Amino acid sequence: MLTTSALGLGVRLDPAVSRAPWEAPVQYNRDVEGSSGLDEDTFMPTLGSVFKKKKKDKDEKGHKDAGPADTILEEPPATPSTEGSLSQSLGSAPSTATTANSHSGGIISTGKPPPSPTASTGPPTGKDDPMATPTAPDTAPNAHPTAGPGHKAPGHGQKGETVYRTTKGKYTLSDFTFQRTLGTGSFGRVHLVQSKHNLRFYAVKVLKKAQVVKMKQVEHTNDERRMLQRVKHPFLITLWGTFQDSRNLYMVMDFIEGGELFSLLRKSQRFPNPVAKFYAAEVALALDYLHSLNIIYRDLKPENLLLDRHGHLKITDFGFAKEVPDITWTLCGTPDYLAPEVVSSKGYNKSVDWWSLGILIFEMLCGYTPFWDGGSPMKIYENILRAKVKYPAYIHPDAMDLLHQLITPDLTKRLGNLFHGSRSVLEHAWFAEVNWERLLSKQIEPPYVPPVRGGIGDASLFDKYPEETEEYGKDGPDQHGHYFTDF
Ligand SMILES: Nc1ncnc2c1ncn2[C@@H]1O[C@H](COP(=O)(O)OP(=O)(O)OP(=O)(O)O)[C@@H](O)[C@H]1O
Repeated sequence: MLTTSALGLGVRLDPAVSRAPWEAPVQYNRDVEGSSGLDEDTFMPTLGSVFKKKKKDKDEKGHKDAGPADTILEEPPATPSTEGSLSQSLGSAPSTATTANSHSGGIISTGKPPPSPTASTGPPTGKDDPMATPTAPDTAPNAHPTAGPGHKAPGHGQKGETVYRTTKGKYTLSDFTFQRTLGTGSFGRVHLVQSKHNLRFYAVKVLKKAQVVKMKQVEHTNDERRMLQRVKHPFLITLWGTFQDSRNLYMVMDFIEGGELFSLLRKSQRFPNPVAKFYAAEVALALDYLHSLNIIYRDLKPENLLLDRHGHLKITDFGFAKEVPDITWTLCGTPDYLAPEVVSSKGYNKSVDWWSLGILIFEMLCGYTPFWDGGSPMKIYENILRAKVKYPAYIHPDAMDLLHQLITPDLTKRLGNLFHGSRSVLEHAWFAEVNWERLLSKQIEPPYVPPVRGGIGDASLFDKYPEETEEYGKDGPDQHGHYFTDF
């Protein structure tokens, strides 16, 4: 049995490391089997009853809670595409006919990663900026995050130097009408809001300064703002701006309407191989991009993957993202997803994200995480250090091979940490039929389109939360403002 001190947790346990325990797998509801529209081998179970994660509570000590889950009745199933059609949509022929040089839609499916992680960024336009004046109705108002007026182009400048978008103090509370809560976290909550200028919908993350300071998250919060300000990628959330009042910090982001991948996964129990592959491939491109900027993400998990209304992923919650050119030591993340070198308080590098990608793929394919053990973080840590993974027989051999190479404690063998970096992940056999260029430009049809009406502030795919009782924007002493001068 490992002790807290053996894990180095006594000193550096981050307040935000715990995750709601895995709920016992639910019974597949045979009565509704037919409605999935998929055959027995590829079906995505339709569940009459699902377990939901318990949202991460905050307590006095600042540890996220890992209490029991609520049981609720949910709507009928998410029904991703069948094996064959998704395989085609990934950019090549169905797997039985796939060859390394297969063609699709006139674009050669080389299986090679796109030439440059920044090549996908679209031209800046202003219509999506919350300060823009209303334009003619647009059916996809939040679908293409791009920089607006007053923004500098994000990412890299012409000579390779980093260029930051101007996000500081760009907006105020009075620019938005606040609506319901979309999600809660350890230090605050995320609201659906509407811009009073262009009438479009956005998501605003509100963090209580006192809470952030109390939970020693000042650096992470400033990092979150700085990292989000830097990045621009089809599968990463766009930050439009930040501001603050005497008590709170505000981060204005695109509203991603399709809900969390977590909810879809729990409703589905587990994803068919090609569905998991589609989401894993979009995440892999985003990680490749972040790592090219020397940013480690450090909190990969289905709760932080949102689906846009077309079904493409957006990674949100950059609360643990950090620029790390070489190694770092901070213990943070979510227990099930932590790499062994993080658990054992060794210095670690970007490859922890590739380990987490392995855990994510495993969770998508199996419906549970490989080191889960009754919900106790300490047991999970022990299992991670043992690193023995039981692979169910239904996992595709290529997927198993990839998982073996990602979920390995041996850093000299972990895919993504080898000589060719992320290329070795993208070029793995499991991803053979993925046309990376088409994927990056969102030309590949997602396996599942969330049932949501775009552009009208439809938050029906998000859980309901008790609303904030404390009014935002109150005047008063600002005891903590000096910690957050960037906002
Ligand atoms: N841009 C967005 N559009 C729609 N919903 C969002 C958006 N950003 C966040 N959410 C919702 O709010 C939830 C909490 O957001 P986020 O994870 O960023 O907060 P947090 O305080 O960092 O949470 P945690 O403590 O779990 O890390 C998300 O899980 C998601 O459901």
